[in-house]
Amino acid sequence: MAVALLSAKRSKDPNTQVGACIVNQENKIVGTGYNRMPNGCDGELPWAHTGPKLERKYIYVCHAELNAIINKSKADMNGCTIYVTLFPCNECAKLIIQAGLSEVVYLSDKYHDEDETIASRRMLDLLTNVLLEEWSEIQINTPKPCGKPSQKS
Ligand SMILES: O=c1ccn([C@H]2C[C@H](O)[C@@H](COP(=O)(O)O)O2)c(=O)[nH]1
Ligand SMILES: [Zn+2]
Repeated sequence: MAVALLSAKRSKDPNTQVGACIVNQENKIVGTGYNRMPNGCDGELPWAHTGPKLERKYIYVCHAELNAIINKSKADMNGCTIYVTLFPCNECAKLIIQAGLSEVVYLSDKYHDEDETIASRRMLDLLTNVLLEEWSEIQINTPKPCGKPSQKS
């Protein structure tokens, strides 16, 4: 998830930066992505989230999950886990399912009650072969203290 958060920092979306990181069963990174405009279109398309439909980002932006899946170095995604900083929308859920990913770990669920999220959850919940989990800080391995034991005076 730390790598997904780092990827999100590259996003130029002024409102919501999303990062995704796909790892294989050995926890090796096989793809990363963040929400960005399509290749070659950067700087030419709007990032606004309000206003007329054609002047809003939504119909242009490539989602973090799409980019992570497209950027992948591995042909077969079966058994892989995607770490994503925002709960995947319905379109990303479809991509995740069709790509054969086995686990989705998400951080923010800020659009929990939006139709896109409800539809996404509905699809992901139907599948017993795709595990959906909320990220928990407990999953981070806290380093063991090292150095000399403190001396009592
Ligand atoms: O599954 C998802 C859902 C959304 N995104 C991206 C698309 C947009 O750039 C932002 C959302 O913008 P808001 O201003 O918060 O509506 O998140 C994504 O990458 N993956
Ligand atoms: Zn999406």
